Amino acid sequence: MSGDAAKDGAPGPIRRICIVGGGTAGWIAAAVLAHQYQGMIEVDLVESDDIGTVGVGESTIPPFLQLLAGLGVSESEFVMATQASFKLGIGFEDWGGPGHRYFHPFGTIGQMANARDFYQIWLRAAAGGEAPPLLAFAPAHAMAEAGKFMLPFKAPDTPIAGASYALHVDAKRVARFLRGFAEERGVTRHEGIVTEVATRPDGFVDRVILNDGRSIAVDFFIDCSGFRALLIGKTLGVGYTDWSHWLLCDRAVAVQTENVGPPPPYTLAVAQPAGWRWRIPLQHRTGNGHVYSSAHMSEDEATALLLDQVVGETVTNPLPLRFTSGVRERGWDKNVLSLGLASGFIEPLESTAIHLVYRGMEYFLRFLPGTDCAPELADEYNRRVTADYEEIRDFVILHYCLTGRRDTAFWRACVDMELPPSLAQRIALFRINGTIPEHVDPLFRSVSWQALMDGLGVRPRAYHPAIDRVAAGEVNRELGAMADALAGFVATLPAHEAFLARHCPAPAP
Ligand SMILES: Cc1cc2nc3c(=O)[nH]c(=O)nc-3n(C[C@H](O)[C@H](O)[C@H](O)COP(=O)(O)OP(=O)(O)OC[C@H]3O[C@@H](n4cnc5c(N)ncnc54)[C@H](O)[C@@H]3O)c2cc1C
Repeated sequence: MSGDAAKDGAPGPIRRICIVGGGTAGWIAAAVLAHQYQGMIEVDLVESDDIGTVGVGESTIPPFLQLLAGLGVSESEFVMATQASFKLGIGFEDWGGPGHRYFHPFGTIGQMANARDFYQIWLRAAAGGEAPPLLAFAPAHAMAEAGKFMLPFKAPDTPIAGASYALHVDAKRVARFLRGFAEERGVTRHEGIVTEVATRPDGFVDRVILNDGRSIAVDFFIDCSGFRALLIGKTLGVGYTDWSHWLLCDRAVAVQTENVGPPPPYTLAVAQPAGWRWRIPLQHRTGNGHVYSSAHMSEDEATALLLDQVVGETVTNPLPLRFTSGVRERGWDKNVLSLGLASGFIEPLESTAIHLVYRGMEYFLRFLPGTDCAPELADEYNRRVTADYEEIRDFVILHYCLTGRRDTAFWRACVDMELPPSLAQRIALFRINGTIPEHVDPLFRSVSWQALMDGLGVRPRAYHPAIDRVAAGEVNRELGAMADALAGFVATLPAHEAFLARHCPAPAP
């Protein structure tokens, strides 16, 4: 084992890390380590072309761009290399019944007035019948609806300045791009299948042994082996907290199609009898999938329903996938950190899985242990990561539990279920006067919760009394002008497709 013991008896620093798995998670971990610790930590990555990757994580959320910026990667080069398109949020169709639509926009909704939350000001005006719909103030929604796109930071002091965005990406190309990035910075890739994991007497992992007899012994391991969870689950026996009684969907079938028409700048999520269907447009093809509950629908039915609804010729065969929403009881145990699907998975409605990979990496490097892997550091890591998973779990359940749909057994089960207490309390607080308890360092800020609650028809009984300190008449009159100014400005922007063609066109594959 490598790693020096410091002279005073303190543990030596970690000198060598082995990542098991080369999907999106493995290569993100490798890229971040190589970028931040080149020359200090030697990184090996084992992956197997024979096993392959899940390869369907194609919708990201805004912090993904911070990952790229942190790595010093040019956003436009990345867009071109991964066939990416821009994503301004998620459009939800039929969730409250046929024809019902709502939208989760990235970025702001309206602007604060006199240091008061915009939502509360809007709520008062809406109660008096004097306000345009809440989404009329969301710049990301306005652009998405109009099929327009502009980088918000290139338009400061305009009505779209508060918008935010993410990317739709080709998952395989993302892993390839990050692999190139990491290998250029010294990461050593080993092609092979890990067939054995040897442990030390204290239970720490000592080495992984490959099918051709090679073995890799290092100080610390990162398990990115996907649902197999080779090290964290199979070897260390760390359990999995199963949330499938709250998140009923446990299967998906994915298929790619040719693009028909320009790619819309948002992910589409259309409710189905036993789940929902995604559409993720890239520059030269579209990703589609049907996420469903196997207790309520068979694979054949789910596949037929998907193929019946996709637009454009299919270019791949339908790919079936299985998962269980939940989280590893301890994502970091002894000298093994798990990331990606090995550490947990919340069904993909809010496309948060890739985010949790670099979030996990960020926490890990914040707490970076020595070779003793102090359990206190792991405890703190696990507390933070579990809180993130629980926040996302509640946000995703919200989409299902508030629809009021009772037309199929699946939707009745969603509406009738007993909610996690944290979510039940959140909804109850919101119903009183729009109060939203924010998590420490939350992923979904108040505006996201407000957009969802409003989209699903939850209106607080009253606005917060403090709003009466803001004079009603003039402010309410300004709301109409604000919405008009946003719509007028968005009309002047380039179409999403034209923006891509001008600034970051991906060559046809
Ligand atoms: C239906 C579905 C939709 C999704 N949509 C999204 C989305 O829109 N947005 C999002 O952010 N995320 C999404 N995800 C999640 C996303 O796909 C994953 O989080 C992401 O791809 C990371 O996967 P991974 O790298 O952990 O695992 P994998 O892609 O499964 O990679 C596992 C790696 O481990 C290697 N491996 C396994 N066993 C061995 C072994 N014995 N020896 C050597 N190597 C081994 C494999 O070769 C592979 O390289 C979705 C997931 C599913 C199931």
